[in-house]
Amino acid sequence: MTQDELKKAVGWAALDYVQPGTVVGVGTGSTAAHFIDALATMKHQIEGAVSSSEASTQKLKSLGIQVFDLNEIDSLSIYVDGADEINPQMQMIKGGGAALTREKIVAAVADTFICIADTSKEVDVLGHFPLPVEVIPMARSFVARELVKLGGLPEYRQKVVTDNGNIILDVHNLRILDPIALEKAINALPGVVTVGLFAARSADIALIGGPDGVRTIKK
Ligand SMILES: O=C(CO)[C@H](O)[C@H](O)COP(=O)(O)O
Repeated sequence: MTQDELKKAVGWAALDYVQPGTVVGVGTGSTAAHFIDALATMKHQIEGAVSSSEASTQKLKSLGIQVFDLNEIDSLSIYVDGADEINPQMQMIKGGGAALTREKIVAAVADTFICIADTSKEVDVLGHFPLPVEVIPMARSFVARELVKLGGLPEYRQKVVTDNGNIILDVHNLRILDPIALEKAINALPGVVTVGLFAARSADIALIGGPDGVRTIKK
C-alpha cells in the first residue's frame, strides 16, 4: 500500500466516530483531506463542521458541508486531524501544513481528539520532524535566538504566511524528552503565537494505518 492509501484508510476509519446531528471539528493536511471526503458522505446527517484552516474550509464547502465559525459553537464532540509525529503517550508534533494555531484552538474545544496517521508518523521520542512554531513577523529574529538557547536550530520557512498572517520557524535538532515542559517554555516566549507541540492536550484516540490495516489506540 502507498502512504496515501494508508492515509485514506485512516481518514475513512474516522467516520465511525462521527455522530449524526453534530458539528465536527476538522483538521488540515493530506490525511485530514481524506477524512473530509469521507465526511461528505454524511453531509445530510451532520449539522456541519468547524475548520482549522482556509484550505480545509474551501474543501468542506466545495463538498457541500456547512462550515461554522468556532464562535458560534459551544462544544464539539470530536476533532479529527493528522500529525507529523506521534509518540506512545499520544503527544504530537503538528504544523507541517502551517495550520497549527487554528488546529490547537479547535482541538482545545473538542471533547475527543482523534489523530489519524500512518505508521511512518509513529516515534518513540518527538523531534526528528522539525518542530513548527508560528511567530509574529517582527519577533522572528528574537524568537529564533531564544530557540537556539533552548537547544534548537530554527529555520525560517521561506514564502509561507499562515492563515493568521504570521511566519513559521521550523526547529531542527530537538530530542524532546519532556514535551509538556518544552511546549510551555516555547509558548512563553514573547512573539510566539503557537508551538506545534500538542503535549498538554494530546490525542485521545489514534487511528494508525499500516500494511495490516488500521490499529486503534485509546488513552
Ligand atoms: O499539522 C498538520 C497541518 O498543519 C497536519 O496534520 C500534519 O502536517 C500532517 O499532514 P499530512 O496528513 O499531510 O501528513
